Amino acid sequence: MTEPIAIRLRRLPHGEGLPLPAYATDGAAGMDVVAAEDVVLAPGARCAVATGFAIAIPTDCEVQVRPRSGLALRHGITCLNTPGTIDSDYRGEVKVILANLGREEVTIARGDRIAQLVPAPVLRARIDEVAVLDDTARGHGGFGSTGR
Ligand SMILES: O=c1ccn([C@H]2C[C@H](O)[C@@H](COP(=O)(O)OP(=O)(O)OP(=O)(O)O)O2)c(=O)[nH]1
Ligand SMILES: [Mg+2]
Repeated sequence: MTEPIAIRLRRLPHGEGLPLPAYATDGAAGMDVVAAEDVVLAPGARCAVATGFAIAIPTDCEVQVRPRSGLALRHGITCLNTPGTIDSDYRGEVKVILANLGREEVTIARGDRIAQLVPAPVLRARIDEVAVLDDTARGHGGFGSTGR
């Protein structure tokens, strides 16, 4: 196992008393994040839910905000923009954009685990504009061109 990357975390006033993001098991890929506020999500509604903290991550990393499968399966709750992207230069509060895709109203209570944070390396690209791209067997085929 490689060394964990260090994420500096600043707790905000409304995050006092909440558990910090943490791995639920030794092999978990994501650190669970809890809501810092109560939220009621009507069917079809969405909300940027406060977490009560801000972070600073290494410049060659991002943190992805991913949904929890239990909430998705049981309640139709997902992260609308999944995977959410936390940029290394973002210093505002981390928020989780939850959406209720189910048919029932769902109540999220402060302290409920609502999403998971997965750090990932970032490759940065340079765009080189060209007149012609190299040929390939696939060419312009896509969107199911290889069959079902
Ligand atoms: O689920 C998310 C997604 C984003 N953010 C914050 C951190 C991220 O660094 C910033 C910008 O996110 P993104 O680039 O996805 O949104 P944008 O619409 O492109 O906004 P911006 O113009 O601020 O980059 O918003 C969150 O707190 N939670
Ligand atoms: Mg952006």
